[in-house]
Amino acid sequence: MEPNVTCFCVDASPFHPVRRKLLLVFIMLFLWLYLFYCCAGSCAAAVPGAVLLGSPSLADGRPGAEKAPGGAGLLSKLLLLRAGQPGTAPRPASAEPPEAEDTEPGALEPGPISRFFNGSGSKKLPQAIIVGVKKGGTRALLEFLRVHPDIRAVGAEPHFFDRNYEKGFDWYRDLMPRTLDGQITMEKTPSYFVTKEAPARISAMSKDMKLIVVVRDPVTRAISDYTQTLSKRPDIPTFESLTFKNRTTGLIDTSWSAIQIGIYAKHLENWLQYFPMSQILFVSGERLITDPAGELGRVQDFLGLKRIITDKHFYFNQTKGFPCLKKAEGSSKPHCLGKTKGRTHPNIDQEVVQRLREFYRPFNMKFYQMTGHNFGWD
Ligand SMILES: Nc1ncnc2c1ncn2[C@@H]1O[C@H](COP(=O)(O)OS(=O)(=O)O)[C@@H](OP(=O)(O)O)[C@H]1O
Repeated sequence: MEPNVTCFCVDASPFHPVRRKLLLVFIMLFLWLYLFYCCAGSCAAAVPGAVLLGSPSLADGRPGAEKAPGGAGLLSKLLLLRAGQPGTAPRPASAEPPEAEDTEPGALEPGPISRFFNGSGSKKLPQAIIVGVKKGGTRALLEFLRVHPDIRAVGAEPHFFDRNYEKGFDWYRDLMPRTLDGQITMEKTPSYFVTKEAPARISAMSKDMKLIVVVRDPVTRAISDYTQTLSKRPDIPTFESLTFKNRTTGLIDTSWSAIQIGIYAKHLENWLQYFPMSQILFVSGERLITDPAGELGRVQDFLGLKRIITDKHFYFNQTKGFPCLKKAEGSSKPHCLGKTKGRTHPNIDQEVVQRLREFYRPFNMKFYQMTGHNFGWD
């Protein structure tokens, strides 16, 4: 019997009109996704820095690395011009846990779009580090800096140059967020400033490293430090008793870290053996509160960045009692630092405060002399 040719062709053909349409839709979808991926990733990285206005060139931080020409590509800017989105890498499980008081919920995780774009670029060692000081206002500075599209920073404190140095540069680099050409990778670990080995280790990694130190009146800083410890261990002795080796003679216990950290001139001497003053920027912790835009202007200049963060980015939150960002990272909502920043300090005996002021005065004078800047703590 003759087969029905017409029927055979219609039933068995892979080009059935419905299938053909479906195939076409799939191909178009695939092509569209591919193009989108290209533009978001590879193309962005390939855009030459020359397109850009006002972006700096900075070395990638690897020993022997050449300075990257030009700034971030226009496309990279557009892609990463997040309304306050940070370039944050989620903290890997292997990282040292951040101090509980120094996490910024909601500020550390990039949004889905940001995560998608984060797939482009590469991880680099930092070119700038906020090295101190503990309780100086380091978290505020980093969170504010992250608003800048040419800055990408790791959210948690890596503690590489003090606690994790033996883990090696690859471990350290892996903590960093991906960056495109011209973007600056940053981290902050305030304990570096008082770590004896830190300057030599950082210098061994990159002699060009830009160092930022947020300093604050050492007496208030010591009380802030104590307040933090007290919040975790409410049974510790009073600030007054910890301050003295011998209260009757008025001998200060300089071995107490809360006191030690504030002797800035002494710590700075160690850094100056490895870095010239021109590579260290001192930010006033006090001015970071009263004039955040002013201090951020100095920092952007120091980093060779266009002044993008201005007073338009801040508002003073009366309830918090501190300046906050008008737009949180990855969202359009305002963002203040968490409850662990801006704690109420306990009342300290004024005589003890006075004695501490006397103790710090010569060190402060020396520090003003070394930095060429009077921070007005006396
Ligand atoms: N904008 C804004 N919001 C909240 N807090 C601010 C801000 N700017 C500076 N500060 C001050 O930052 C102090 C904490 O400093 P750090 O972030 O360096 O602390 S830490 O070392 O990382 O734990 C913290 O110290 P305390 O007030 O003693 O809690 C604040 O005074």
